[in-house]
Amino acid sequence: MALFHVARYAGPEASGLGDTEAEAGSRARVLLERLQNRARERQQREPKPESARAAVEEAGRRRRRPRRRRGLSCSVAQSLEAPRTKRLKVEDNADAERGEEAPEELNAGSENSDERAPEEVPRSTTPGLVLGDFAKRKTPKVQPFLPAWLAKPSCVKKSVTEDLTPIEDIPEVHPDLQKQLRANGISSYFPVQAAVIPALLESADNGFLVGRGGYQPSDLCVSAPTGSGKTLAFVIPVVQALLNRVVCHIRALVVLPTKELAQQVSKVFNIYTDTTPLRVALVTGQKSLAKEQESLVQKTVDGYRCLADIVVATPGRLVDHIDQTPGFSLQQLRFLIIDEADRMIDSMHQSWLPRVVAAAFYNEGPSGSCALLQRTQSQAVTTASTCSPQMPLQKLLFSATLTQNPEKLQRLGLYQPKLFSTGLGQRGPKDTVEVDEKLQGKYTFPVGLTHHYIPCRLISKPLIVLHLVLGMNFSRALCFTNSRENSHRLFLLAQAFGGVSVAEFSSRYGPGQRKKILKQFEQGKIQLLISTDATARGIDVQGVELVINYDAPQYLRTYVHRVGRTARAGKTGQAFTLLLKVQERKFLQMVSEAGVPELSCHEIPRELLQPLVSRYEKALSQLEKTVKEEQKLKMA
Ligand SMILES: Nc1ncnc2c1ncn2[C@@H]1O[C@H](COP(=O)(O)OP(=O)(O)OP(=O)(O)O)[C@@H](O)[C@H]1O
Repeated sequence: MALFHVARYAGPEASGLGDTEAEAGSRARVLLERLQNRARERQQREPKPESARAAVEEAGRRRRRPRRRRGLSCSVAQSLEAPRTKRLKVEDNADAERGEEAPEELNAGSENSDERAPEEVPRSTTPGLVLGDFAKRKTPKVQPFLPAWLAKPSCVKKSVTEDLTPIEDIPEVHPDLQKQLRANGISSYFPVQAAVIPALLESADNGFLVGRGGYQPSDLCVSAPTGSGKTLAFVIPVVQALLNRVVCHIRALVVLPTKELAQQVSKVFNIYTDTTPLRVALVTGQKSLAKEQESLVQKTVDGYRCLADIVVATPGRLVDHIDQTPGFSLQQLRFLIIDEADRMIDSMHQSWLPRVVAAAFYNEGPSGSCALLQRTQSQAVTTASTCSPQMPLQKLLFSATLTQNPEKLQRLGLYQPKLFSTGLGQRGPKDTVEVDEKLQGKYTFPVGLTHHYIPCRLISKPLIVLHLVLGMNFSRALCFTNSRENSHRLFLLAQAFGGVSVAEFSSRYGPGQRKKILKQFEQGKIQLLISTDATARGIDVQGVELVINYDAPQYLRTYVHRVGRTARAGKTGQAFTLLLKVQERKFLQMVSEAGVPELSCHEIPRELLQPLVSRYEKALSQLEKTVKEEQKLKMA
């Protein structure tokens, strides 16, 4: 007897499962007989020889038809597909800038799929073949299935002018910090702050140990419009959580994509730690490695002493310190804040996050009193794992365009994450998401922002910029181009035109010069700042009334961040995008996806530009000379 029963599909003729060999033989005979009978019957039914050829031809035609049809359909489908495939490729390349597009790629794949269930393949009842029939059929779009935490965020109100919470209404915030807030002109919390600050303070209730019930606090993701006060939403609770620390260790690490942003955030931390013993270090590569090391650690007779509680860093320089700074330890890290999180996810190829996590969890064996607070990277919550108190590492993500792609977010290794969001364009299945019909765009924009586009020709673009700045009398305008060459030429042209204090901001300049330019812009010494996307994210300059997209942004996220440099903190602002005829359709479609409330077409009549033309032509010839001189200098 066989030890194991192997079940095989024996066809409908199978008589039972425990056949003997004899039974199997007889079954084969029966089968053979049946087949022979069928063949005989078919021969009898066979038509006469003269009609046989016609029948064979007819059968052949019948057989060929679907094949031909399939071939034709494929080629038709391919021709329709071609631009779509191209579009998907472009999106792939653009992934670095638009991570949130991935779910759509999945949809597109299913939408285009040629692999239909047989019953879905349209069968033409007419003798003729209808070309393109295939492509016309609309298949339902597959909705991405989002994890519950992404599909059902805690909704944060949007308006920073109406939905304010007075400072005294959140008594959990330390009185000293409340005092500091008032001293800095803040009397109410913006909605994102009123939602996130109490949540973070609650999760830090147990000091540096795990929270209520022995559970590690959830990681938080925050998606709120530009200029809605996300910085203070993490600065206040982090400072408060560290207020009672005894020994100085790096307990909070903020990672940002650019030096300028890191500088800006460290400035805010400095304001709120000013009257506390907490120390903030800025690690961006603006100073030499040795200088930065001096601000981070001090060598003592028995090892190294940490000099910073809060480190604000750019990823590259952070990894340099993990590798090269003796005594630089993240083992007591309690908060890892990733600002501009979607952009930081794009830079994950630098593998800075695994390095930070490895440094935070690395244990060199039991080491005295600190062993109590050392953590292990436990995978599951078990009775044993909750027995010894551990210090949690909580990740906090902030962005105005936080990706909803679970695969991308997964790379961050979030622990039971919670999402706070003002964006109600959640794109999960309708039965799991409360969709606000009025706000179905991908992103939310500041309420005070007005969006316009200006149809124009390539040649008149610089003239329009000058007209907007001079003619409409904006005191501070930020103008974005897509490359540093474009920025430089436009700058030279505006300078040659005269009548406007202009500067450029791009990687042509070193960090020191860039800092100076931003300061002058902030002080109002520069009226028009022409910039690459280096200032598109996070930069908070008060009083910017106008954003001009000289070059149309290629991606939605770029648009959101660029225009977000104005209308910040409840102020009003205008955004103008200059569009060539060929760019109009794509741009308008992109912006409508974004959920821009209203985009008006702002035509500029020739007569308005005419008075500037003669001066502009002189400026153009001056530009030509300057460019030639610059080229000569470069060659020399
Ligand atoms: N409660 C408040 N009351 C008044 N002003 C505030 C308040 N909170 C923040 N601000 C101000 O709002 C401005 C924008 O804040 P912040 O830079 O934090 O915005 P953000 O949401 O991080 O924007 P972005 O997404 O562009 O980085 C800052 O100048 C800040 O000082």
